[in-house]
Amino acid sequence: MFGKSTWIKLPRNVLVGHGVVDQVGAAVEELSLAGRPLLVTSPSPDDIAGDRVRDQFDDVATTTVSDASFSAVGEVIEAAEAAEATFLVALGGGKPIDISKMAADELGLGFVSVPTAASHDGIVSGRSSIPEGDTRHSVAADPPLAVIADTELMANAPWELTTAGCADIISNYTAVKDWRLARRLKNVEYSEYAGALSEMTAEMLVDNAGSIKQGLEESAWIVSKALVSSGVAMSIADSSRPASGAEHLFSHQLDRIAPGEALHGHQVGVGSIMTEYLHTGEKGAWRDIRDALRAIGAPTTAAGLGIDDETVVQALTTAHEIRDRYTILAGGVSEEAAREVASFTGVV
Ligand SMILES: NC(=O)C1=CN([C@@H]2O[C@H](COP(=O)(O)OP(=O)(O)OC[C@H]3O[C@@H](n4cnc5c(N)ncnc54)[C@H](O)[C@@H]3O)[C@@H](O)[C@H]2O)C=CC1
Ligand SMILES: O=C(CO)COP(=O)(O)O
Ligand SMILES: [Zn+2]
Repeated sequence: MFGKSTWIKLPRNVLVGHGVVDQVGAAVEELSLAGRPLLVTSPSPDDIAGDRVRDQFDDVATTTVSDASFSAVGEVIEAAEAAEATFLVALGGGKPIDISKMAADELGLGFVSVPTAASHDGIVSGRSSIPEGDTRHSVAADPPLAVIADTELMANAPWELTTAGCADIISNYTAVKDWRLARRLKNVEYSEYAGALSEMTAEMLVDNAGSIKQGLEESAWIVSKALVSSGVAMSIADSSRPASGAEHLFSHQLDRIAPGEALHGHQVGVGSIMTEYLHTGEKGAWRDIRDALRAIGAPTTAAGLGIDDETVVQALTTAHEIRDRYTILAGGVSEEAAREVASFTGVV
């Protein structure tokens, strides 16, 4: 008898477009969410759009977070309880959205995701990415009930946030390669559908790279759609595997040893150049990845990340220690091999 089952959790409403931040109240009403929201944000997004969101509610509390951590999740839970909030609204980049996702899940409340930057593909996903000590957890949590991605807001955000989002998507190529490798070597569960969706998302972004330009609101539209699609791939897989392979381990390790130096998306992009080289060698597709990143103006070198060469080599040799996720890095690359890949690809 066929006994397999799956449960795919996805947002109910996704609004993408010019000025949709003014429809948060309408989206909440459509979801029949009643009572008092807690707005979870960080300082810049709060300055930029906090009042526009608050103005749509009669009664709303606000809390700001500064980092993605388990203690920040605890603080948001306390703030929600103190405010007697009945649902959460996350406004900002990846960090407030990840924290709200976990806090809402633990509180058993719904939450709405209002990204102010097209900088990462966690805007829709049913996962939160949270560092803890020497490791980094990919925590399952219910995805947002609604995603409200205002292309005008995103287009006015610093351009590097958009190029970071593009690089997070381009890194799907190597993430899926790592996932397939893990299926072949470790019998890791693999979803053809999620893998294909993730690759197609990267392909569509690269095909549209010519329209991704600073000052063009259409760029925010193209990138937001790709971020939604990549997040859906993660939800289908019930894992971040479709969008997070060895290039993400490299980035997570950089976050530990060089915190705050570069954006998540930019780090994974540079990581992807090197892990593609490890997958397919000198004549492989690493140049295509580098060229795609160049085309949208994302960094392709250690200097472009503002990180010194030695730190990049150190992150590459130790990235496999971050979590138990089988990738092309397997049990680790030697320092010599790391220097070779980083210098051959022009990263250092
Ligand atoms: N849960 C998931 O599936 C995923 C989670 N992530 C996580 O998301 C985080 C990375 O996301 P980021 O957005 O780069 O981090 P972030 O939330 O720290 O945002 C980066 C910076 O941009 C600022 N910002 C946001 N919108 C702005 C605007 N409109 N104007 C001016 N400044 C603005 C923020 O205040 C912050 O200083 C990482 O923690 C990463 O691990 C990334 C991908 C997927
Ligand atoms: O950043 C992610 C996908 O883009 C997911 O992060 P994790 O590597 O923590 O699962
Ligand atoms: Zn990512």
